[in-house]
Amino acid sequence: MEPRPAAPRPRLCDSLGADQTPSASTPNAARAELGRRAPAVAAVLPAGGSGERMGIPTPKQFCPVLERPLISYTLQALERVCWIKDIVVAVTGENMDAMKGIIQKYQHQRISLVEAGVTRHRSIFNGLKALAEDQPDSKLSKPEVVIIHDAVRPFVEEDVLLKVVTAAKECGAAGAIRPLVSTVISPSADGCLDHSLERARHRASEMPQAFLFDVIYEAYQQCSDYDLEFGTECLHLALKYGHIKAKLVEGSPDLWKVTYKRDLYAAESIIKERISQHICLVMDTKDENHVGHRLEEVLKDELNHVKVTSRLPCHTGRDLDQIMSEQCYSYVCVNVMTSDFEEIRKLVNMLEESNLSILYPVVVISVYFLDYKSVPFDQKMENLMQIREYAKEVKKRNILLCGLLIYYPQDEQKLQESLRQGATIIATLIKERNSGLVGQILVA
Ligand SMILES: Nc1ccn([C@@H]2O[C@H](COP(=O)(O)OP(=O)(O)OP(=O)(O)O)[C@@H](O)[C@H]2O)c(=O)n1
Ligand SMILES: O=P(O)(O)OC[C@@H](O)[C@@H](O)[C@@H](O)CO
Repeated sequence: MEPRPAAPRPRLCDSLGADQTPSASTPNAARAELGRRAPAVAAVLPAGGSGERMGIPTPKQFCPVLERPLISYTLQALERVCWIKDIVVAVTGENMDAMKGIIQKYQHQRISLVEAGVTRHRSIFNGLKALAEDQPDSKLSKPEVVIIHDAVRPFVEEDVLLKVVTAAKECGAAGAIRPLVSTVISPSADGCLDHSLERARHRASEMPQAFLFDVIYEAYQQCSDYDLEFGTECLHLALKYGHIKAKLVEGSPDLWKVTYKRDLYAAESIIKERISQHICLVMDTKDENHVGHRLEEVLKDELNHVKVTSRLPCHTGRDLDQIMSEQCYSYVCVNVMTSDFEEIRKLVNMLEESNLSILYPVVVISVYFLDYKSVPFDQKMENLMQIREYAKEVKKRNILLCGLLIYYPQDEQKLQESLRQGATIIATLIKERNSGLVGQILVA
């Protein structure tokens, strides 16, 4: 078993990653739900596959989603659950260093690495062995309940983990299930239909699953080579070797396993959608008649599922704490008639200090209201051009900076039209989070 990598630097934040809704249960509430004596819980993540069905050389667990490896999202989802004390990840020897690099870069915690096996069951078995043996140098101890969850299922929430662990504590085994999308059929030897299963009476077995540790560990120890080689269902092992009938828990649609390339695109769009749910406008006025607040109102009208807030520019450490607590990944800096670049620099510096952009790309849009049809534009354009070079620099820190010039006429009707067009461009930039647009200046 690989020694647990050195504990990374202090955690980014008490990560309520924006792609996760704040945990509904606090540690105490979760423990209360687990029963009077909360069991020690650990997780095993098989991550030793080659991802053949993905059709690309990189194993899918290491494929980038928004420039971050898929497995990092799954680790973050499990790390947010404070009552999971250890997370054991099974990776192949050739990917061990890459995995250590991911742990270090994204500051994952409570992670231990073990060597994967040539099949998924063997990888899981290696993870369980790491938890079962009290090796002198290991910080791992045997849990009462163990969660098994595929590393390529990034959208797992605390509630379903709590359900399978609670059920496993009571019944010995539990697993998430989902309705079947296609009907299951059984072909005959000559390649024709032999029979089909009644879809409504069957379910798809998903992850997470959870087991009393001794139940699943003993099942794996008794497991036949055939089952270790060709089996795909841990619940089946608990039944066959432990005579335990697993409790089945209805899971959410997001529990699906990333298998084909289309699943990576789906995962990316889900993550983009989740981190675009909050837009923060930064402007140095509380005056409700300020055009920035007009823009705020138009954004609220246009994006009714998105939380739109406004705040004064950042100047203090308290502002940094507030930025962190808001977990906002989309900022709109409003400048009127000036192309003052200093506010942008201050906000970007604050964002860099917060480490917010390590986990997700942060969009910063520098908005300039300018009656550019009646005001000479040359020297202001010069200032605006600074954004191009600065954007290249901050892109290295996963901050996507671009500019937006919004026509600011005297005529009220024309101004309203400009605001609507500006809001549409802002919404698109935030939703698409396209790094190809960094440093550009768009015009509304
Ligand atoms: N020898 C293996 C094979 C698979 N897995 C892991 O088991 C999970 C689910 O398996 P699957 O989707 O089949 O992954 P792959 O085997 O990589 O995919 P493919 O069958 O397309 O090669 C994945 O996290 C995969 O990394 C593993 O730990 N060890
Ligand atoms: O068969 P694969 O190795 O692609 O994936 C494993 C899945 O079968 C498994 O995760 C669920 O069906 C639950 O057992």
